[in-house]
Amino acid sequence: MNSDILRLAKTISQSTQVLDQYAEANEPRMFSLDADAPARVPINSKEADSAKMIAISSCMELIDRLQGPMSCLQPLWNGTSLQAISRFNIASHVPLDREISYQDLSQACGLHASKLKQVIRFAIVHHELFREDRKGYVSHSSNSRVLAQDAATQAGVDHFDEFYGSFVHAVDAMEQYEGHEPSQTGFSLSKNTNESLFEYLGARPEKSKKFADAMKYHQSAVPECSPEFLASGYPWKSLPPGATVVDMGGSVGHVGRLIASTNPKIQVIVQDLPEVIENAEAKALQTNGTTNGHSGMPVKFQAHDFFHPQTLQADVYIFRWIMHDWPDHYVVRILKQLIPSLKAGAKVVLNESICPESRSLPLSVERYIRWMDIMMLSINNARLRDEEEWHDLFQEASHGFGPVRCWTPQGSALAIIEVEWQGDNLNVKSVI
Ligand SMILES: C[S@@+](CC[C@H](N)C(=O)[O-])C[C@H]1O[C@@H](n2cnc3c(N)ncnc32)[C@H](O)[C@@H]1O
Repeated sequence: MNSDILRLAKTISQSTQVLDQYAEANEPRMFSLDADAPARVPINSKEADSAKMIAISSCMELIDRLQGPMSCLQPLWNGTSLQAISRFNIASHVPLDREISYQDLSQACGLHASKLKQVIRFAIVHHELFREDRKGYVSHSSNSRVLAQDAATQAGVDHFDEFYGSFVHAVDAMEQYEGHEPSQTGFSLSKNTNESLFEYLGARPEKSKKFADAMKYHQSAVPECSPEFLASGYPWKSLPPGATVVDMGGSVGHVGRLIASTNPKIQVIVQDLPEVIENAEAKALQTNGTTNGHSGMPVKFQAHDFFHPQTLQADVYIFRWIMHDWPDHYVVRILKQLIPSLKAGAKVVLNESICPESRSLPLSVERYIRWMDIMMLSINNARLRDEEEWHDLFQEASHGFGPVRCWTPQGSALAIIEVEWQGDNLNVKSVI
């Protein structure tokens, strides 16, 4: 066998056999797209997980080869349909138990019937959203049913609508601005503002709430981004009783709680901007009547801006999906603000995708990482970094930071990057 396409087809056949056996033993409908099929079935087997990644990567490569190189010059897809579905709330106007005509759906959601038809027919083939089994009538697919019913999924799709303009304007921002400020981006041009993303959200509490919901959605929708990998992939259990962990930019505490559940003897404190903490505390109160606990996994909340000096002396400071939001000179500022509270041996733990060398990872993994990287460029003038770049940024913040240790739990798209504080406050004041 000397043909690349046959080699890829054979790999796909072998890996899908593993997945088929896994599905048979666990949930036979896990790969179905029917409206009544389960929406998300996590894979709890290393073998099946790796078979899935190999199958997806090989399918991607096979499609590229079959379509030919010129087809790769087209942008991946157009986001107009998904934006319209979110903005006009189309999924929730489609009845759960029967079909609806385009005319009636148009009246219910307020989008002109002919535009609605274009939007829906695009979504059927590009997003597995909706079906049109009878010409002129729309019903649900598995995806659209989830979108109609699940607030977190709505927040995720709404998030895309909020940011799609950033991608459209990213190159205009590159032309217009020479610097790397987070307020000079595709995002700021798309919103016609001088605000950076987080200034923009801070001035709009409703949007800030939706952003926090979307964060939770992204990690459940993309299993490779699950915070479970951080909870199970770091030795939280070996922290001594009474150890303190601060989750900086920890949003509504969804990651902090998971970490707290790994070791009941540690105290987890979630810090974020005041408006986010207000929302987090309100949510915690709704869920369990106290801001101080959640199903036996105690976390505390504290408003804190990470561009101001840290005041809590902790054993571990977590930054999950934080640094990728900021250009290098801001990352250095964030790290420097920790120094006044760092005790010898304290750890700074980042949970971020590591920027790989070109073509060094399976195609599906590298595509995801590059997608995230260019999104950060479009929205924040920021980027992902490799291990060496992390070393340089920590050293630029202070020589009190030790070497970078970095590992990626199997199946995770995010690495765990750990750096120990080896300075002491007296020595370091001169280097801040
Ligand atoms: C991409 S989200 C990540 C949230 C969470 N760590 C996670 O993994 O889902 C970035 C978070 O950083 C927070 N943030 C942004 N600027 C901040 C600042 N100056 N101080 C503290 N938190 C900030 C945002 O409010 C948001 O919750």
